[in-house]
Amino acid sequence: MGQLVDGTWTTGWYDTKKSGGAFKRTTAGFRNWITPDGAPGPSGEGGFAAESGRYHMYVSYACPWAHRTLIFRALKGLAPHVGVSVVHPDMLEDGWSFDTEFPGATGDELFGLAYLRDIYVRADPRVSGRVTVPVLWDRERETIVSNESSEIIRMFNSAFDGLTGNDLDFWPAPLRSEIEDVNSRIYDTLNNGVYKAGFATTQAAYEAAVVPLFETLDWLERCLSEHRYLMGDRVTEADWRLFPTLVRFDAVYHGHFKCNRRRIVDYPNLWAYTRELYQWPGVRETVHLDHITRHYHYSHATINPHRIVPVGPVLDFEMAHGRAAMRV
Ligand SMILES: N[C@@H](CCC(=O)N[C@@H](CS)C(=O)NCC(=O)O)C(=O)O
Repeated sequence: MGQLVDGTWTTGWYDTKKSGGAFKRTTAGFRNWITPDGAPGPSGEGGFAAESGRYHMYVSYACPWAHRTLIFRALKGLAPHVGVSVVHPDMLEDGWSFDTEFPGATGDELFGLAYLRDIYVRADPRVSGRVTVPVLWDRERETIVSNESSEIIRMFNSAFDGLTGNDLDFWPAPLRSEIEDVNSRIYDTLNNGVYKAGFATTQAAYEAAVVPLFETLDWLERCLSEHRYLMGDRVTEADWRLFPTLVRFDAVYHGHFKCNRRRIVDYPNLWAYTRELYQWPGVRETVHLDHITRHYHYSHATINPHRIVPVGPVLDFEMAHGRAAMRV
C-alpha cells in the first residue's frame, strides 16, 4: 500500500490526520478519452481513436470502480475488442500486484510486469499519485488513456458503437441532468460513503459517513418500491454505478466497514433490484465474490489486523427477482 512520487514507490496507509479522521479520495491523474475518430474528449488530449484490439484494461475484480467498467465492457459487447488483465486481490505494501496465485488473477497479459505501479511508470517515468484500478491502456501509444472509471464507462457507452453495432445507450441525452443528480448523491453517500465509514479513524468521521449512507439506502428503497430502475422504466448508467456497491454490501461493507444498521437483504426492493441487475445478461460473470471478500479483509490490516477472511454470508443472487411486474 503506497503511492508513486516522481516515479518512485513510497509506502504508507491513507493519511487521515489532516482531515479530522476523515478519508479523502484523491482525483485520478490520466483523463484522456477514446472517441470514435480520435477527436479530443471533454478532458485531456486527443489521439485515442476507437479501434479493435488497441486498448487493454487493468482491473481488480474486488474494486467497485473497476467493476463498473467491466459491466460496461460486457453490456456494450466490447469483450472481443478490449482485453483485460486482472490483478491479485491482495493490495499490500507494493500495491496491486500481478501475482497469479489466486483463481482468476491473470497477471499482466501485455508486458508480464510484476506490479500495477510498473504500468503507471511505463506510461510516465516521473508519475506521481496513487496507483489505482481501473487503468485503460493504449497499446499503440504505450500510455494510459484514463484511470477514472466514471469517464471510462462514458467512453464505452458510445465510442465503439460504429465498430460493434451495439447502440444501447445508458447515458441518454434527455436524462443526463437527472442521472447526474442521482449519481452525485449515490457517489458521495454510498459508493464512496462506505469507504468514508470504513476508513474513518475517529468516531465522528465514521458517524458523519454512516448516517447519510443509510438515509440514502432508505431513500433508494422508497424509489425502487415505485420504479423498476432509478430513472423509471429504463436502466441507465445510474443503476450500473449503484450495483457494484450493492453487490458488495452484505459481504464486506456491512461487517468490515461497519455499515451495519441494515443489510441489503433487509430491504425488499433494493435486494430484488440487486438480483435483477445481477441476472442481466453478461453481468453475473463480472461479479467475483471470492476476490471481493479476500481483498477487503486481507488488504486492510489497519481494520482487520489478523487478516481472517470471513466464510459468509450466503447470498442467493440467482433467486427470482419479480421486478418485471413493475411498469414504471
Ligand atoms: N477515481 C478512481 C478511483 C479508483 C480507486 O480508488 N480504486 C481503488 C481500488 S477499489 C484503488 O486502486 N486503490 C489503490 C490506492 O488507493 O492506492 C476511479 O473511479 O476510477
